[in-house]
Amino acid sequence: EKAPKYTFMHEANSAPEVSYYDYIIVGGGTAGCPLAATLSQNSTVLLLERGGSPYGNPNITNLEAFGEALSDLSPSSPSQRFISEDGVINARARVLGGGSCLNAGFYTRAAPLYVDDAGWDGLLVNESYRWVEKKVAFEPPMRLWQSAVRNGLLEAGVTPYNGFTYDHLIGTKVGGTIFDVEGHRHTAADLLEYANPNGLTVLLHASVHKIMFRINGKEKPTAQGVVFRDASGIKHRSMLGPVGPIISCIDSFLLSRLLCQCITLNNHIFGMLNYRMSKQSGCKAIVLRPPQLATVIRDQYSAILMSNFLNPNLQIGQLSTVPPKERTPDALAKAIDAMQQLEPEAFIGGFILEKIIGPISTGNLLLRSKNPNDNPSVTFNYFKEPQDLQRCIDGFKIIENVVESKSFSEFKYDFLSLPFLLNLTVNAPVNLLPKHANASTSLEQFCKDTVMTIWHYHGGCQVGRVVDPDYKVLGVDALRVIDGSTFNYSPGTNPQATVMMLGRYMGVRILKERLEGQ
Ligand SMILES: Cc1cc2nc3c(=O)[nH]c(=O)nc-3n(C[C@H](O)[C@H](O)[C@H](O)COP(=O)(O)OP(=O)(O)OC[C@H]3O[C@@H](n4cnc5c(N)ncnc54)[C@H](O)[C@@H]3O)c2cc1C
Repeated sequence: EKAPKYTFMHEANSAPEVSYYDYIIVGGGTAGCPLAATLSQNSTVLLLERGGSPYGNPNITNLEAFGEALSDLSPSSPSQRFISEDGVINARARVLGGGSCLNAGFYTRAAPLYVDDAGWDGLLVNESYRWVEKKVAFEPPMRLWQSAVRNGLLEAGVTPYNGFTYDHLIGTKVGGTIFDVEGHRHTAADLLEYANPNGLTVLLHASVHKIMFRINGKEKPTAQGVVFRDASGIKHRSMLGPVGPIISCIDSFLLSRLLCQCITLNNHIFGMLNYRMSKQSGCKAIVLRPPQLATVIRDQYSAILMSNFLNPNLQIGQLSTVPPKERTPDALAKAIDAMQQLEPEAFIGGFILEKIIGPISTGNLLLRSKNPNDNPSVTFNYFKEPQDLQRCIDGFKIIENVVESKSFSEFKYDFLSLPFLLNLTVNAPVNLLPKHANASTSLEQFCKDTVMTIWHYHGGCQVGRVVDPDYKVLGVDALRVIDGSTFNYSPGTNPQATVMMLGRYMGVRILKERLEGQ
């Protein structure tokens, strides 16, 4: 079936009080959709998503509206804001398609080393990536800004040049995107086009509150069904038949290893530079000449990109952090107000940001309540480990070279010095952390004072700690977790390609195991 006309998609309030399926998938997000589409090929599958449909929502579909969905704080928003104990504002998806409906669109596969470390079957991994890419991945157009940053990186010695590729390679590359040439987003929900409509039921506004287990004299409890509530709060039950299991795809984000980081610039175009894989990267401030902007704003650049941050909507969360002890409702309102006071012109231009992949700083997560819709308490501990800070500094130095490069000269006013540009960034309301006088002269202080999230949090249900290498939850039967929370760190430049791949990959594996068992 073609999206959005899925005959298998219904509101949860149309569900019977009790129903029975071979597989129950909790969370119709980036992993849940490809998994459901795959398992439906020869089983009955129930996919339960607490949010609504992404189709028809221009804030999701259009590249230019990137900030709109993140700043929509209504209960029906596809984005649920959460604020870390470090004071960084972040987002959880709440919509069919999950984070792929909110994100910046960058698409890149995991490095072969990551695949090896995960113990995955390389051939099936590649087939699964291709299955995903047929529907949702595109080559971005390269315009003036992107070309200038790319050439600046090469001038700065970030080589070799790998051209356009989905692979995660050392050097400079042009990565993929889930936005097509018209700027329309293609999400994991589109992967449901692969589904067998006779095998799949998708329920929207179905919030799972409980997993039911039975013991029956067995050593380990066995999952047997779930309780979910529809939009009116009415309870429904879905039970497993003999096949099982229940699969959680809710991105249960305990982040033991997350992080992220970065910078902004001022007058802004926003590109994120990830040049040496898993190594440092940096950011730099740039002032652009306005007439050149229009051509560059919309697309993605290489390992990097961020077409979307050019939206003058300033409440996107990425740009807003509040120090822990000052995180009162008043302080948050003040932060948002400060951002709204900025003239839209302040956001014409771009940012170059760096992401630190696989930081060694670790954080923690605590549940505050049993309600799955409440945000947990999350602490990222950005830059707790000095090595992470050093990577930020080293990366920044490269970004400085990019900004000073000949290729980039068209985008920089000659009379603006680097410390001046850094100072502009420090003084922009990218966060409300205390600012230090030396932040424009000390890169160490600059990194600390301008830290933000890049939204790639992982680690809540790591393989080996919460699930085994087959993604089965340790200590119980008939329950798996398959989503981004199982990663130790972000695969590739960004995670979504691998999250979608994993949904497909595990769907194929589970079906195969079942057929072999029969
Ligand atoms: C703003 C932003 C920008 C990003 N930019 C990029 C990028 O450019 N490139 C990239 O590769 N990655 C990016 N990411 C990260 C990427 O999108 C995520 O890592 C990925 O989407 C996570 O997938 P997942 O399947 O683990 O979880 P999700 O996609 O979040 O899916 C979880 C789903 O479970 C549902 N759910 C949760 N609890 C329940 C419950 N109790 N009952 C029923 N349903 C429930 C949620 O509503 C959600 O739909 C970005 C993320 C964000 C938020």
